[in-house]
Amino acid sequence: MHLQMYIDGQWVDAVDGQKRDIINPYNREVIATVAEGNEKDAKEAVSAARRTFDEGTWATTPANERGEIVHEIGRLIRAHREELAELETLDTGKTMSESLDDMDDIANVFIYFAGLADKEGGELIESPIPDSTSKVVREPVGVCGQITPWNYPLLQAAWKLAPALAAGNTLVMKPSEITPLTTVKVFALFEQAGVPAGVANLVLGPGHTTGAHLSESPEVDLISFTGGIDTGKKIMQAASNNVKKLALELGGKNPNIIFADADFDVAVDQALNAAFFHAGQVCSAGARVLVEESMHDAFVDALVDRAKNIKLGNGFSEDTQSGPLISAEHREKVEKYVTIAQEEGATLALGGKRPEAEELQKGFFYLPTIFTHCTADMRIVQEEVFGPVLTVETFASAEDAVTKANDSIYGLAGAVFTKDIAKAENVAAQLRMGTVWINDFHPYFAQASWGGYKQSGIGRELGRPGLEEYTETKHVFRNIKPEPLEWFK
Ligand SMILES: NC(=O)c1ccc[n+]([C@@H]2O[C@H](COP(=O)([O-])OP(=O)(O)OC[C@H]3O[C@@H](n4cnc5c(N)ncnc54)[C@H](O)[C@@H]3O)[C@@H](O)[C@H]2O)c1
Ligand SMILES: C[N+](C)(C)CC=O
Repeated sequence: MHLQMYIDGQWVDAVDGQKRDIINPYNREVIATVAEGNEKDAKEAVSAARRTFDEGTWATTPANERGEIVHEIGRLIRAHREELAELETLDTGKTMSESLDDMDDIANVFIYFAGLADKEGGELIESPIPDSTSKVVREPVGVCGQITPWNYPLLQAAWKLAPALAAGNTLVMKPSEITPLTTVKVFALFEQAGVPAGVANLVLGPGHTTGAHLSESPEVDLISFTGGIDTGKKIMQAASNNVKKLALELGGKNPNIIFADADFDVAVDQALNAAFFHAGQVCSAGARVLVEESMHDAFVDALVDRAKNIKLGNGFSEDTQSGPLISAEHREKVEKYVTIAQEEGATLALGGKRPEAEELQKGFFYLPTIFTHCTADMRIVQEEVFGPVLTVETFASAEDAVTKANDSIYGLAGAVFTKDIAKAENVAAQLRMGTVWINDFHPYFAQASWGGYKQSGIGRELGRPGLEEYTETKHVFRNIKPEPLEWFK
């Protein structure tokens, strides 16, 4: 399989003819080659998006018609659910059931934003000036650069593509260079759904060339990025070039607060899912458990007992519960953090190494790992590992739990488990995070906004704010009885 970029309605190889092998992280086999672009390709894609936006046809297409096209994309994704899920599993190693769930979420995101397309038209304002009218209208921002990570390749792309199209923008998408397959396939569905040439452009290649061009280019009006905090900072700097609008969805180190009065089985089950789902390669992973002192030993025993049985394997096998890490490089990063944790004095209660099973030797597998006796000042507690590594700390009171949970540069998500709902709501109100779950972990859906406080990001995706991000507001004031001012006579 060889996949190309999509620029100005044409499928093209890279200007310099470069290609990249795409690797299955389960067995290191080459599953596809893709065109490997650089700044030149990104420049062409941006020019096509700029010209198309400035021609005005897409922005002035009636919003309900744009909505119909976006709806059709959602319908086509549902129709190609299995094929897209298989590609996602091949590319990321995640289980088929995770990929199928992702495809359902992705289709829902397109259908949701399709429905919003003609419902954010603006508002009439009661003008305080006699004989005048005042209205605030919403318009597309213009050309949007969109950059996505490897952990949820198509899902993170959908959160950007659907609202940008619904709001009448043109765009250039750059997926992670290591997981582009589903995004390329969806651009073929865009064509089928009737997205006009030049409206949605796809460039493939490394971040420091293609992505950097999108961030710097004065022809781009908005840059929307999902990825790591260090890259986010570079993009923010580059975006200052032309003061472009900026949306950042960055990392997290998400606390999971377990009170002693929580339903024990539910809390254990959810804590495992929070930390080890998708091998912990989730921005909102509950990698930091805070458990009430009196419950600590029983809770840790249960976590270790269950986590050691998590079945690692091929994402296509029905009994696999967790796939590999994404790459050799990423596994080394996880291993580095395990060493750091041990040097910091955390106690290794489980894992801390690669699995020994023969069938797992080709892939980038790492065992579910649990550290106890952790404290908030440790790097293993403060920094995002983005792997199957869970730290456990204790707390003495609700106030102590909130203080520790908020002691972080991040503010993406967190959870609280207790049967005392008043206590849960009180804690939730004090957590400085974009999402707080009560007696659950991980739910997200198209209707509710997603994003981070503090250094977890800027702006929101999904929900109405996810569409507003892709619009500018304009106040149009009209004097109904214009008369000379006779001021400077
Ligand atoms: N907040 C969220 O909703 C959310 C969701 C998913 C992932 N993430 C975060 O993503 C990170 C993991 O993803 P990753 O390793 O792919 O992140 P990354 O920052 O390494 O890469 C993300 C994207 O940025 C591109 N990029 C790299 N350098 C660039 C540059 N100088 N200029 C422009 N683009 C550049 C990459 O090519 C890739 O497409 C984690 O930190 C995770 O928390 C956040
Ligand atoms: C935003 N989410 C949870 C879908 C993926 C984060 O990595």
